[in-house]
Amino acid sequence: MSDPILTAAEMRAAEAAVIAAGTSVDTLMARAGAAVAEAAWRFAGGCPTLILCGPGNNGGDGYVAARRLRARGVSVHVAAWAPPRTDAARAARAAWDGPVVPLEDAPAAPLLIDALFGTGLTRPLDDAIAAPLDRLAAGAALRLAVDLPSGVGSDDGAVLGPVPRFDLTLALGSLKPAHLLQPAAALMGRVAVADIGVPAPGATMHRIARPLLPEPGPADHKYSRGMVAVVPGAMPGAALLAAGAAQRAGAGYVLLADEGAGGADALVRRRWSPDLLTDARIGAIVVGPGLGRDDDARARLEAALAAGRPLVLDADALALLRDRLPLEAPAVLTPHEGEFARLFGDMPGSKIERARAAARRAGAVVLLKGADSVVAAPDSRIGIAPPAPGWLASAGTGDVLAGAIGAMLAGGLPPFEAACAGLWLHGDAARRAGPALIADDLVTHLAAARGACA
Ligand SMILES: NC(=O)C1=CN([C@@H]2O[C@H](COP(=O)(O)OP(=O)(O)OC[C@H]3O[C@@H](n4cnc5c(N)ncnc54)[C@H](OP(=O)(O)O)[C@@H]3O)[C@@H](O)[C@H]2O)[C@@H](O)CC1
Ligand SMILES: [K+]
Repeated sequence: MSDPILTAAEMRAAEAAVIAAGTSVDTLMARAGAAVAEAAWRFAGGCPTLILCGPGNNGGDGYVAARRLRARGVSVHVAAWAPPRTDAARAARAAWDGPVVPLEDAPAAPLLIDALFGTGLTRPLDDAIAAPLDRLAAGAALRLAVDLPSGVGSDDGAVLGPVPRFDLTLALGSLKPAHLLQPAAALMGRVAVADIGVPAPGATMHRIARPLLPEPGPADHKYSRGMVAVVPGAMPGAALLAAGAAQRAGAGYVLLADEGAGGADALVRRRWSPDLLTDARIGAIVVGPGLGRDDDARARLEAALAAGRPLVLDADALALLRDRLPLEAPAVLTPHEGEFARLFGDMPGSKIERARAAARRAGAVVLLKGADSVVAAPDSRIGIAPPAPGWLASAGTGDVLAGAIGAMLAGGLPPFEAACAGLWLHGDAARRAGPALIADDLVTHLAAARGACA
């Protein structure tokens, strides 16, 4: 894990701690504005620039950036929505010796820098702000957002009105949830983080990074690398995908509890019996892909729950789980939004809050899938996946994810780390597989993704 993610309140607390330790807010703003100017210079090569400044410290960053860019010889215009309302922003405004025009009168420029609102946005933009922002964004060749595009909810990734698309978003100090949560994340373009000297010790949320996974050593054997048992059901293809994914994600031994055909020769196949799951060498059981929802499926799920081994519960298993929460065995649940709603009902709050509440209720790790997958642990830790290719929206990719997580669990990772690692492998395999991928391609590319984690 790396790259902490902070809510607006956590960011303010981190900032307050740095200020209490002797760094002034003006110094932080000077760093933030300098980082914006540097990013603009590198990104747009000194082309004529219009900077939009709001009334808070986001606007203050904009005034600092204006001064810095002009000092480099860039043609800079500044437009303001309202006069600065904080001391630091007033000081930054006073240090800018160029003109400031009202937002509605601003002429478009090739580079637009949006420093209207950042983490202090409290409500949707009214039309007097949204309309000129839209016009000026449309008239620019490149758009850079300071901390966040104005109009997105920092904590929940909501888009509070018509927010233009940006090419680059410079997150100040730390990532915020909106940088990764949809729909806001889709508007940000490339996201970069500027270090402004505000550490975030004890952050509970992180962007999921490439995991460091051990290579097999001379003392390893197939069982020490991890044995995964996959419980099949009515649709054998789904279980085959999960089993193949567990193999290619690095499990040493994969057992598919089904005598049928298909899959690699290295896949061990046995006729289903609940006793198969009592093998003490099993490090993880994957149940749900293609399971079905009839009495037989229920019996298989019960056998998996009774085995006391770490579990990955996906797809149909989630539909049968409602009366079985909280779980006793260590487990990762991998619902998409529909499965989540059926299992946990209508929950209020952001995707992060819902996943967290569900993990607490389930006594298990919940990986809420989507274009912005969120992993929540019962102890409140959160991992959010970096953006993954939209081509993953394809049949069977969830089965592959379940198998990859199974391999991570069987390899010895605790459930939260296993879910995050499996998710990273899945996204990386998708990037490698490329456009129009099918789930089978993901299985193939998991091996290279796994190899990148040494
Ligand atoms: N954290 C750090 O370490 C550092 C943070 N820094 C920077 O500070 C930023 C946060 O600054 P901030 O708290 O002053 O909030 P900001 O986003 O500028 O807006 C607040 C103002 O907007 C107003 N307002 C809100 N919504 C509105 C709406 N819809 N329409 C109209 N008005 C609206 C609101 O007024 P009110 O809600 O009271 O009416 C208030 O006046 C952060 O994103 C980063 O860029 C760096 O400078 C240094 C280090
Ligand atoms: K902004």
